[in-house]
Amino acid sequence: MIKVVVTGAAGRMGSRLVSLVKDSAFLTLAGAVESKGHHALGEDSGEVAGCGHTGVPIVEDLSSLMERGEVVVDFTTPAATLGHLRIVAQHRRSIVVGTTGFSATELDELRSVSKQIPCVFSPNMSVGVNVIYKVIAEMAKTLGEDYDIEVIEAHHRLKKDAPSGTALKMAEVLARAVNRDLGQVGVYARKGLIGERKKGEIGIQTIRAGDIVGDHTVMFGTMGERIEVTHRASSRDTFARGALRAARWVVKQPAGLYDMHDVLSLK
Ligand SMILES: NC(=O)C1=CN([C@@H]2O[C@H](COP(=O)(O)OP(=O)(O)OC[C@H]3O[C@@H](n4cnc5c(N)ncnc54)[C@H](OP(=O)(O)O)[C@@H]3O)[C@@H](O)[C@H]2O)C=CC1
Ligand SMILES: O=C(O)C1=N[C@H](C(=O)O)C[C@H](O)C1
Repeated sequence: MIKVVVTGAAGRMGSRLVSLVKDSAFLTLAGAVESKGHHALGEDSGEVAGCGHTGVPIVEDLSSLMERGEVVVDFTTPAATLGHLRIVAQHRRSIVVGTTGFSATELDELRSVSKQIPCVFSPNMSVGVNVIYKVIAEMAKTLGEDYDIEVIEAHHRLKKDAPSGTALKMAEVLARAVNRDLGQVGVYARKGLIGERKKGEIGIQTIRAGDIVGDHTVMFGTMGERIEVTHRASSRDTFARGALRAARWVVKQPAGLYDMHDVLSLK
């Protein structure tokens, strides 16, 4: 049994991770962590997650769990993730990071610390989205520059970062496929008398409403037709299952920064 510590254990993703680890034949819950002052501190992680008693209380100090835990699964905030990553590196354990919304400086730090330990980092842990990255890269190359490219994402009203990490990754994959620099061609909002769409733009548009779990569409449009590739997550379990698959995989890897393409052998 692989010993898993869940950080952000009372959150939307953390709760599903606690529940799925509790049901797993391969993983066991070694710890659950929440933010300083969180109302769930001291409570049973399973009771908080709604899956029954686990016997694992929610605590605020990740370091105290590092003797027991083999792999940390982290869906929190960029600042919290970087703190957790440093602790995991000090104790030479493994980590799976699903958090999104990092600044460029934070990403640099994540990349440098994560090289010291086995780390899987992916803005979307679902199999479907990771297969779509390959498909859209191929489509962008084949369709060529006469097809305009737009990425549209929709999420629940509580999501804090925009655009989603997945939409940004899709835009990066598309830009790389057609040899464009996303920093130059990415358009994140349109308003007013902005003129005709510029050739080569890659649009990234954000919708926030209600309880949408996570929708992503890549649209290729030209005169006379458009093609849309859409992924819709209907349950957070698709991300949580992917993260736990990554946890089982990463504990067997040498130090290095990996993504879900490595975990799923899609490279
Ligand atoms: N890669 C993927 O497949 C997916 C990625 N995500 C990403 O995961 C992240 C979390 O999403 P979600 O679960 O919806 O968010 P939630 O806000 O529901 O959960 C995050 C939890 O982390 C807690 N937290 C904050 N700081 C710390 C800390 N220092 N130590 C421990 N816990 C902490 C929060 O506590 P508090 O409430 O006090 O802030 C909260 O309970 C987001 O960045 C999201 O975009 C989400 C789904 C899938
Ligand atoms: O915050 C979320 O909910 C999600 N975040 C991820 C992202 O930003 O891409 C993945 C998923 O779509 C859900």
